[in-house]
Amino acid sequence: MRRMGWLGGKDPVYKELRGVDLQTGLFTLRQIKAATKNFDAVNKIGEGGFSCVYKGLQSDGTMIAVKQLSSKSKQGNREFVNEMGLISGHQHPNLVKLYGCCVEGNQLILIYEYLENNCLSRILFGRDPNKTKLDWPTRTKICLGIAKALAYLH
Ligand SMILES: Nc1ncnc2c1ncn2[C@@H]1O[C@H](COP(=O)(O)OP(=O)(O)OP(=O)(O)O)[C@@H](O)[C@H]1O
Repeated sequence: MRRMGWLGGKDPVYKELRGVDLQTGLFTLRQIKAATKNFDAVNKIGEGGFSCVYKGLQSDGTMIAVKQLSSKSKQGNREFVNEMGLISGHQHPNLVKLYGCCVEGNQLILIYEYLENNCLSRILFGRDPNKTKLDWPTRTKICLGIAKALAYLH
């Protein structure tokens, strides 16, 4: 990243990222814009405390989840550095895969594998009768999977 000039800025996030051992790929803003149709609202699949998440389609046909962090807030910067540091160094079948990041211009973007079925908590706790229903053996399997991922992270 430093070679490409992106980590040479004076902004605190760039300074912090210099200290992170990034084991991940780099995406250009152009690639991200092409995949999300310029962050089209139609492709917005979620919103977190400091981010918007978009669905994207890469030129090779792979689906991605594009997490655009708020570059204006300090928490956004911190989230970005934390997630990069935590997820980029870990691989587990029950953890979402981080494909890479984009820190071009004033953008802080994390690119993940795209996971179907939206938010797990909605399926587990949602009361909408038309939504996917999970039986108890399946719920147990999900809990065990989460526990295995947590045990791995510890
Ligand atoms: N890899 C993914 N594949 C599909 N959808 C995703 C993916 N990552 C996030 N989403 C969607 O975007 C929503 C917000 O994502 P996420 O919870 O990661 O944001 P956040 O900013 O970290 O939230 P928080 O406020 O918990 O920190 C999720 O609930 C989910 O619906």
